[in-house]
Amino acid sequence: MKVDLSNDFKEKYRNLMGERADELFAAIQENSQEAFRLNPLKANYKNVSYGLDNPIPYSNIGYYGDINGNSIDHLSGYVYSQEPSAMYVTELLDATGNDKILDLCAAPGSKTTYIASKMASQGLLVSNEINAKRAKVLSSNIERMGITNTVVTNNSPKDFEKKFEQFFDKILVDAPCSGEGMFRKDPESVKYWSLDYVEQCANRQKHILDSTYKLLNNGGTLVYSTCTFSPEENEQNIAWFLEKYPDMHLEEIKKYPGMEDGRPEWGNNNSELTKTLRMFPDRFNGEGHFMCKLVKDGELEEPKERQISDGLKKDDFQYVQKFAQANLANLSQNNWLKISDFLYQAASLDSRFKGLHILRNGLKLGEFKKNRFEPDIAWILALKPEELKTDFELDQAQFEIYLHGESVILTDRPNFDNKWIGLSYQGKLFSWGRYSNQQIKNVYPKGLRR
Ligand SMILES: C[S@@+](CC[C@H](N)C(=O)[O-])C[C@H]1O[C@@H](n2cnc3c(N)ncnc32)[C@H](O)[C@@H]1O
Repeated sequence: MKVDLSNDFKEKYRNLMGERADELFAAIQENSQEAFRLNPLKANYKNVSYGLDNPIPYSNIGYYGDINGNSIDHLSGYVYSQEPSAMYVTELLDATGNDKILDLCAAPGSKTTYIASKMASQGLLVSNEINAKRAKVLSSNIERMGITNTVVTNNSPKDFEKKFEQFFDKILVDAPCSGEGMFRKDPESVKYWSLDYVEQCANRQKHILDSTYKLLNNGGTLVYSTCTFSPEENEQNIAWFLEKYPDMHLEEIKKYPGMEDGRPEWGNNNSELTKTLRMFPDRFNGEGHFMCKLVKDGELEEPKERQISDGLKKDDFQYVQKFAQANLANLSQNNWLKISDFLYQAASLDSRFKGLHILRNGLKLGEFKKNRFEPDIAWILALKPEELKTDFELDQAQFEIYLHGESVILTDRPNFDNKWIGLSYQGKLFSWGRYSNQQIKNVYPKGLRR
């Protein structure tokens, strides 16, 4: 589909870039570059049906190529579709399992899920999204990828300011922007673009950056990114930020072939702005992006933590233990937290989270029903086959039936003495199944059925 660039857009970039603007406009008419990531949180994570012979140079889990949203690799969280430029944003954050990280504008979750895979289920990742509908999508992507160390919130950046002052070691602001870099991936988005819209986006980004400064620990790192070309949302905002907060400075970042320096003359002529990074699709094999890494002066300080109570009653432990003895090889009783009838392995028990709108705190283990405990889909997506008593491999016909929401009738009588079994297809765990009388009853969540 042709991208219908407006005259205002063309004139603006001809003024800024001269003849090169035509190369950029031509690249915007080409197909976008597809790519995907593997998920090292899963068992045998390279066991996917997609070719891995075209790796992305700056990511050890990223590959050029397209994936199918209905494939088992996708449904079981073994792959995540993400275009290549966006992958580099996460690389800049340098996430480790020792960090407390905030991803402030996180939905649908392509960068958050990458950050989590770098943290290897350690440390704390808070993935926030202001838009309620998008926050739900974020939460389900986190579930699919088997991520356990994340608190998913649906708040405005301001809501964090009072309780989380200087709390986070690393913050990612993948800002809402005018999206010029995504025009060719989403040609409809060009309709929302105007010179005024760019100004509105730039102002909103300034508010977000003000909040971010307050939340960042001394010595902490902020990665700021947009998927737009406009100087107002990029160099000019960073120039403004550096002037307003003199204890923040830009860090040098490695630039791979095709990546370009940010342009000081598009900001306030501060030569430091060359440390920012631009990707234009006429020179770089990915979508249009801007990104930079900023560090706050000082030494990281450990914030004091006050813990909330876990909400569990004595009987609750017995129900979970009974479930575990029958169905799991082992059970780690770690950071358990009960919220209404649901049991979580919490990513954080810090009382600061009280008052935020939390969609998910760590791993949802399951639900207390009358005198029993039933496991949640999130748990199976985070478990490894060896942690289960039974990991049952479906054949293709059985997998399709199950995905559709029907029970699977087994022709021979397997000797399962447990009720809750893990179901795999092509070696990838994707659901619980409830076994009785030669049948695997369907417990696949309705919203996931195909
Ligand atoms: C570029 S998208 C984030 C993409 C995401 N980081 C990813 O990699 O999947 C920007 C997000 O910012 C959210 N947003 C919009 N207005 C916001 C605001 N005032 N403060 C914070 N986030 C906002 C949007 O809903 C959107 O989900």
